[in-house]
Amino acid sequence: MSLEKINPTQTSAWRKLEKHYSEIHHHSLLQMFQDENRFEKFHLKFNDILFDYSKNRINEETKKLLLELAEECQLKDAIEKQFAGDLINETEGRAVLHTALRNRDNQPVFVKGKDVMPEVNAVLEQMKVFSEKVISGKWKGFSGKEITDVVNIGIGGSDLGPVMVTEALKHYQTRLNLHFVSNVDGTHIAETLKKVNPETTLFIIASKTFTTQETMTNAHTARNWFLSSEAKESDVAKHFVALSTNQSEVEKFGIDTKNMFQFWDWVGGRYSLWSAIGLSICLGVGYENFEDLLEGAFAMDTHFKVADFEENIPVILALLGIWYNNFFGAESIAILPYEQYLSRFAAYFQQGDMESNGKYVDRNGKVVNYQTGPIIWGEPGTNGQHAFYQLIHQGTKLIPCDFLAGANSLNPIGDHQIKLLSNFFAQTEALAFGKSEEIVVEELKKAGKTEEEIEFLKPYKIFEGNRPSNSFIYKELTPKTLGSLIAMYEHKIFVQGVIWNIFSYDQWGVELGKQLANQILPELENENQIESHDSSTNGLINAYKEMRHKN
Ligand SMILES: O=P(O)(O)OC[C@H]1O[C@H](O)[C@@H](O)[C@@H](O)[C@@H]1O
Repeated sequence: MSLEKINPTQTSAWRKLEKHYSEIHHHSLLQMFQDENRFEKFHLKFNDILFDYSKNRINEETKKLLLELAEECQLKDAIEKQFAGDLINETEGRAVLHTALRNRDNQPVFVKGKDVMPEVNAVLEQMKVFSEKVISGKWKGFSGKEITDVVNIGIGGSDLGPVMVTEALKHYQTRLNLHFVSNVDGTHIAETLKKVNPETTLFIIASKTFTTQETMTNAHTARNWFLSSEAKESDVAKHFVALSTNQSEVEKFGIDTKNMFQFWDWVGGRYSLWSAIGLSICLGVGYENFEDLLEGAFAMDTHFKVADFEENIPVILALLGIWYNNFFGAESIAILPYEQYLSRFAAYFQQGDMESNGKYVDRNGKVVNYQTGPIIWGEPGTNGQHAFYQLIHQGTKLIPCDFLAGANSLNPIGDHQIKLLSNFFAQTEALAFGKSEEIVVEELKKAGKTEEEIEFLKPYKIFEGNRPSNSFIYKELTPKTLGSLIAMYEHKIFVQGVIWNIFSYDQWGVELGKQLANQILPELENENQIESHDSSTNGLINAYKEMRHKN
């Protein structure tokens, strides 16, 4: 059964929200916080995570209406269908079951009548056995030495998840050095190969389709480099493994299917870190930590499935996003982790969110008349503070922010953590409440400024505030907490896609550029003048041909 296809702007909740917006959009957080119970009303707890959403421009009525919108858009039904393995990715005729990959209670999950759990468990076991062999040193390279370095070759969903998670869990690192090669720019693989030795390097070729140009090009280069050492063709099996859904392409590449880790078409690329694509995570931080990551995600999945919407963290997070995106006209969301280990977290959800919900055609095939997915961006605090926060504080754009921080540092050195957290608390407070004219004047007086100087400086020093943020504090960055946080954002994306009535699990928008690149490639293989494109593209290609070194 497919999902109901409701245009959200046609619901009665949407109309009520529009009216409500016109009544409250100018209300200030300062006024709203006159209510001393505001934090009590607008925060939620989940295991070791606290989610404070009180610094949002909402009141109880806003929340009620947003929840009504979720009901009217039949979110409950949509959640059930996703978890049940319905073919909700309609344009590709596929189920969407990254949740089955971390279904730790092993309840059967059926796709087209077949329980997928036995296969999921078999691949997990294969990943466990393999990663333990490599980490322990039992797996030997062609010259009998232990593996010291692992190079994951993949791009998009076959790269960003493992990159983000292995960085996030670096504290738990095994003895192996991990490297990631994604860009088809030869520099990426060249610089990586400089650091490794063919005798002790394991290459993981990670590609759902096993046809992606960047990945296959890098994989062939790695293979040639490997074979240009002492290694023989028969040694490839000891140094190359594949993570893919496409067995025949893996075979064609010359990787023994014994060394292939399977996943399935119901795992979307940007949701695949929980699948065989997580092999580099297992190698990088150990299988047990990978399993804990799955546990954390499973706990969030269960919460998402069973909690009432008013207490459901991904649902609330999604609804707040819709409030800003569709009523306040906010175009982006900044994800700002006060945790160095989460340095790739925002980049990861750039793909997660923007590839999922960057769509202008709805589930009825019609062009939408409302905004869909936001732009996601961000960097770790406090670096962002010294770079782009100026615009968040005093720019002309409304940028809702998600702040994340661990209460405890995994590297407790001196007073670093309290300094870090003082910034975390200060920023959300400053964004929400700003700095009034009175305080600015008082400060300038204290600094000994003249009346004239005060008049001049005053407007620049006032912060109007009223800039919304969510805060997440968690106890410590464990694999489990990380798993929960990732799953939370995944479900947020899903909820928003349901409400916007778009298909969140395809990515046709990636195709056009790929197709054109394939057409242009042969044109670059000769010195002929090009006239087949528009004048700009012709001009650029011909200029390039002039500039490039001739063989
Ligand atoms: O794993 P693959 O098949 O190499 O795809 C890599 C990436 O390709 C495209 O850019 C998109 O389809 C992404 O969603 C995907 O993650």
